[in-house]
Amino acid sequence: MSFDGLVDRREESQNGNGTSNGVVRPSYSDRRLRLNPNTNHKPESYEDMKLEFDPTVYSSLERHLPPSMLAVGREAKVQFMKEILARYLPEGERTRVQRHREYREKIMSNYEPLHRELYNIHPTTFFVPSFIKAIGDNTIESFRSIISEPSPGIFTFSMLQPSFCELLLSEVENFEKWVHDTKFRIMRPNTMNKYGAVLDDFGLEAMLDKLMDEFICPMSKAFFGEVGGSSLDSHHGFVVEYGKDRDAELGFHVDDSEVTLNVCLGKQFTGGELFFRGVRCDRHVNSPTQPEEFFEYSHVPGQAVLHRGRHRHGAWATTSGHRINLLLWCRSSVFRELKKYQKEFSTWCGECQREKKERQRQSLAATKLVAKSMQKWNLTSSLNSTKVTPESDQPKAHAYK
Ligand SMILES: O=C(O)CCC(=O)C(=O)O
Ligand SMILES: [Fe+2]
Repeated sequence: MSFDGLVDRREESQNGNGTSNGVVRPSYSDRRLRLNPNTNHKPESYEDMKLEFDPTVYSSLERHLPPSMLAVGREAKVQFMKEILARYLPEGERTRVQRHREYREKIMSNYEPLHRELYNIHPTTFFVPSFIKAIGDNTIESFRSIISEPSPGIFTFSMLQPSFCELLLSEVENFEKWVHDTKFRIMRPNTMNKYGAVLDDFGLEAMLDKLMDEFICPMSKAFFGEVGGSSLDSHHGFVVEYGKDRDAELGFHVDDSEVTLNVCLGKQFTGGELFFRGVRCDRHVNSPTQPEEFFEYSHVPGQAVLHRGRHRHGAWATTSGHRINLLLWCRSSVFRELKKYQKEFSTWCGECQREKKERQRQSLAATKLVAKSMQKWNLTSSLNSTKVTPESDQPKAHAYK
């Protein structure tokens, strides 16, 4: 993460010696956070303090403090870190996070999980052997050996054991029954789904975090490194449900993720194909689709699709039966932070690339036109000059003939 944007620049304009309102504060250069943590420094414990964020956030951030701040007391450090965090997470967002935390706590203290074995990763019972082997080998060749790339940037592979899919479906059903029986008002996975559930909200967050860290990160590092795939550090995990009495289809959209894992859990259904329409940056999200960008994929239970969040897509109507998919939106805070400072076009956006190629084509065409007319001019002028210029003093243009 670039911490530059978090540094208080107001100090600079106040005065040169770093004092304001009589309070001595470190000078501007001293207030810069260190990009790399000081691993030799032993941070304070903040467990006993009533703070807005988890105490470990402060302990971790302390290692990034400027050297001059490491020597000050705990209260001063906390104050300094509070100011930074306040600017990083605005008031409205902090309230939202707090409310969500309380919402989760309410669920977790009342919902009784049905299959406790789901709440920790057990690779051999969760995943098919080919997937475990490829991840264990951790090479591009091993990934390629189990993956198909039916369209650029869309990777499909066999991932989940049928017994795991059944167990997860039964846990989701149990959760939904609890929601129904207790009349608990749950939050749906996103603004586009009226059905489905957020797995992170009822205790599966740690398991999914591990799934992302140990099983998805190696692949996304290999295939989506330039769009944050090598620095995934948070996720949003949920299931979506389609069919009778559920959502029918999912409209055209981009995900709030750098990399999305979408695995079909079952059950039996027809329709529900995923359709893709090319990768786009914010600026071009509504631009037309090029013929080569159209792609459709039919879901198969246990089979995963891995794609960029910015790869525009949607799902056609599930025409019969019941389809449930597991979604893991994987995010990279580093990539998002860096993107704020990006001024140039995005190398990964199909439309940016098309525009760049078009600009190159036009400038090449213009150059050719100029060269052609120059040649013509040179030819003519040389002919002319041949007529008028004495042989001893011929213009350079003759050399081009
Ligand atoms: O229904 C699907 O398979 C697609 C779901 C999806 O794209 C999403 O929830 O973001
Ligand atoms: Fe999506």
